[in-house]
Amino acid sequence: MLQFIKFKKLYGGFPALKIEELTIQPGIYWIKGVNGSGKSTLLKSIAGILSFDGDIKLDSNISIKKQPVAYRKLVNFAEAEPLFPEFLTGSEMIALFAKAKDAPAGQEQHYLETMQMQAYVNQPVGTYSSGMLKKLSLVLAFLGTPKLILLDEPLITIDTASLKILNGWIAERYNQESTSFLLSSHQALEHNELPAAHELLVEEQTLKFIA
Ligand SMILES: Nc1ncnc2c1ncn2[C@@H]1O[C@H](COP(=O)(O)OP(=O)(O)OP(=O)(O)O)[C@@H](O)[C@H]1O
Repeated sequence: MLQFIKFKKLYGGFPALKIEELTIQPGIYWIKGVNGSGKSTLLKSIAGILSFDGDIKLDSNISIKKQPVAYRKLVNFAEAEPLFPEFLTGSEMIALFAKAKDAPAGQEQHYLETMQMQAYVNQPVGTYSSGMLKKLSLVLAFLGTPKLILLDEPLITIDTASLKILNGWIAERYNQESTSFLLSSHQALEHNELPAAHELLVEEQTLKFIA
């Protein structure tokens, strides 16, 4: 599903992450690692937000470097601490992302209803709490028909009830559309209820499978 080829990310000459050759099969994966190990760097690189050396390919033939638009239509990303223009409403952000991702009409309704966001989705984002903002960023990440959804620290700022709903969204998309997920967390995952979730570890500036 995802292939790293001579991947290297430097920050000002300092090597933050290096993955010589690695293939990740379709599935749901938790990416673990201590603070500063490189989880966000990894996800932002896969999302196409950070530049890096080497290549990343989706489904063995869609290269982030050679087919940048096609690749980005198929890979969605929710940041750990999302920031959106404060004057836009949640609905306006959804309309923007739905257009960019060719989302089916009305796709967002299921997510807004299950997460009970209708009461504030038409308010400017500047009025949102951090949890409300996080939920909006999660809805945006589920728009369209991505092959891969990247969620950076999805557990932070959302309450336990919302976490259960998010787990339901992930299981639904995985079971119905075979969407793969990479989720990061530096916390212990005892409340992880996702079926068949594998684990990857970012350590010593590289990415490894956890046996
Ligand atoms: N813009 C940047 N400029 C320079 N160094 C950076 C930059 N962003 C990250 N780093 C460095 O890269 C390394 C990995 O950072 P990253 O944010 O990817 O870690 P993380 O595993 O997501 O951390 P956390 O769990 O604290 O969110 C750290 O040593 C960090 O200091």
